[in-house]
Amino acid sequence: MTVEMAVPPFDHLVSRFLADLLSLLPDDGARLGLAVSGGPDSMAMLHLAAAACPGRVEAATVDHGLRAEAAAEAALVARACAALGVPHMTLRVTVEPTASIQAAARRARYAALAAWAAGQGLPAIATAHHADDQAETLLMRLARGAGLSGLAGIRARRDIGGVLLVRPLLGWRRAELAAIVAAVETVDDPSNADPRHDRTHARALLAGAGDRLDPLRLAASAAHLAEADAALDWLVEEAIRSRVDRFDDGRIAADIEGLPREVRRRILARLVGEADSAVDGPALETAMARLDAGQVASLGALKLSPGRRISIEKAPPRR
Ligand SMILES: Nc1ncnc2c1ncn2[C@@H]1O[C@H](COP(=O)(O)OP(=O)(O)OP(=O)(O)O)[C@@H](O)[C@H]1O
Repeated sequence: MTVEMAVPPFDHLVSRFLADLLSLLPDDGARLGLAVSGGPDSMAMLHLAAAACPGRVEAATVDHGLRAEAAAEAALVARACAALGVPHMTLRVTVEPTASIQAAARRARYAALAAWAAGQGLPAIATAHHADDQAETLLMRLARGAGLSGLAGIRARRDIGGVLLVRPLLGWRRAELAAIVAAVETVDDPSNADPRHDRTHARALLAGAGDRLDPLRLAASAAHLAEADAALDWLVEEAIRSRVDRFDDGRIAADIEGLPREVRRRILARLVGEADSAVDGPALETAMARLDAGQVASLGALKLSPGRRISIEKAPPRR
């Protein structure tokens, strides 16, 4: 027996998309950049956005130069955009060959998309991450023992280099999006089935759990955790305003004794990031353990000294 999925009329889907999108944008009339890979998810987003915000969307496809088919895939997106009257650009990037090529490709992709949006005067960019992506991300991060920030998953909105990145489809299922583009030519991403990727295992786990693990519920959990994470960050900002002194010579003193460990960790991460830019989680943990034991700690180019007020300053140059 085949079960036909009832697809709501397209105009209902468009209204729902518009409501989801507007809940994330600061300004109802804002123009929007769409990150469209050519896969079914982002092609569905392209069709929804073109109908929801006519004349206000532009699209870009990143060609990472890693697969021979990438140019043809970008051309497919360009044709779909032309048919919908959406301006399109292909962004070619060079990905440094590192151990984690996926992570390097992601970094290059977001940097290129942010630069494109800034160049086109687009205040926001949308990607097509959906509830199934979010549920998979949560399972992958649980499996790695992630904390609050990691389990908050894919953020619905965040800043990337001065451009707002939004994910209006986090409340949508992959199958809903696939149904929207069932009659449209889309790209098949071979990495989706690659057994070397944690995501492939998380996807199989969810599929095997059937109704007992509902991706929409997992996505709802991630949204709750993202709210808690943002609330903690807000409190940390408040604490920094009242408890931190910055001196002319660059030294920073933070009166954080007695605060909960997680709050101290976030304050130190912020201050170290401010003074030195690179914050490495495990190194910060080691530094905190030393400070708790009354010892001086070094972190990157910084020296952290214990006391009622923790002092952060540039470490003297090594001889
Ligand atoms: N080459 C691309 N060009 C434009 N947009 C892209 C491209 N690749 C991905 N995107 C955007 O990002 C969304 C998510 O894609 P994808 O899941 O591949 O990336 P990811 O979140 O970095 O995950 P992964 O961990 O699997 O790399 C897509 O739906 C699309 O909106």
